[in-house]
Amino acid sequence: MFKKVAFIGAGSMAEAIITGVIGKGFLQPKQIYVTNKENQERLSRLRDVYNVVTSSDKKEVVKNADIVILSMKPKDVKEGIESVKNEIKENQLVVSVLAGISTDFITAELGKNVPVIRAMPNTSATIGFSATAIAAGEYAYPQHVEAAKQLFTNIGTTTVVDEDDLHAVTGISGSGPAYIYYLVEAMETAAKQAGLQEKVSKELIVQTLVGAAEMLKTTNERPEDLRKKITSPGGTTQAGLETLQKYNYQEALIECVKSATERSQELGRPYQRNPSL
Ligand SMILES: NC(=O)C1=CN([C@@H]2O[C@H](COP(=O)(O)OP(=O)(O)OC[C@H]3O[C@@H](n4cnc5c(N)ncnc54)[C@H](OP(=O)(O)O)[C@@H]3O)[C@@H](O)[C@H]2O)C=CC1
Ligand SMILES: O=C(O)[C@@H]1CCC=N1
Repeated sequence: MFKKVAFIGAGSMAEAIITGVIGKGFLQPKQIYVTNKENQERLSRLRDVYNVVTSSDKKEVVKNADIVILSMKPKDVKEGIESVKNEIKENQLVVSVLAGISTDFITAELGKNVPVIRAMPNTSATIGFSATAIAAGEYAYPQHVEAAKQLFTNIGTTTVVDEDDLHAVTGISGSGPAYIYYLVEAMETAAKQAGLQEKVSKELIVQTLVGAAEMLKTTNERPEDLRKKITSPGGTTQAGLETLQKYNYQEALIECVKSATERSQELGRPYQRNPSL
């Protein structure tokens, strides 16, 4: 069990993890220390809402933390690590949730043999439903992987992957919830245009998504087979799907995941230890 967890970066992803671990009773608010770059208002809000310990004193935040979670944007990685590296000791575990940034780079910036785990969670961590993938850096041994699993399994599922796969993971499940929300926005617009009341359409859309997700999870049937069971020849679903095909829906989604994956690779490129790789 962890006594103290430190967040370097206090944005959306940090808040999602904080909400999740407190909500699940995995950590008490007083075990969670949070710092950011400069936004005092944001720290005050996190303190007021979650009762966590916030401070602009990086030393206080990092000192004796079992896990230090790097949760700033990739562009801020150098400055963020620089601001805490003197406080980080080799008996602490550093977990990075930064898209695209390799464990090699983080280890090199820390300048010591600290165990580093790279993780890609998603914001569904807020309610304990993140799909998180993790990969171990050079000095992260099985006990460190176990520690990261313990943390992330509290707020969803945890899958260990090869570090190279984390770009694709980011395109699929890191960014994934946003694609679903975008789909829901479109369904809400369509429902409104069809004259459905907002409350009615919201209830129907959400339950349709939850039901489809549960079907995928519990029946073990392939998505195409589940789809075919809904699609009566000459019926309404066929009419709808034909329109999706006309607008290249599947190609759009495949390209969407590819773009996000490539963007993850791009975000990491300036921070490779060997930029020619
Ligand atoms: N949002 C998401 O769904 C997901 C995000 N991620 C990853 O999580 C990371 C954070 O994303 P997100 O929470 O959305 O970003 P936000 O912009 O919401 O938050 C970024 C945070 O980093 C802080 N920060 C910036 N520079 C430093 C610094 N030098 N030292 C300490 N803190 C610093 C900012 O502080 P200040 O406000 O003071 O500038 C802010 O609190 C990214 O790397 C992203 O790739 C991963 C999975 C999903
Ligand atoms: O958009 C981003 O870059 C981050 C990484 C995954 C989800 N949000």
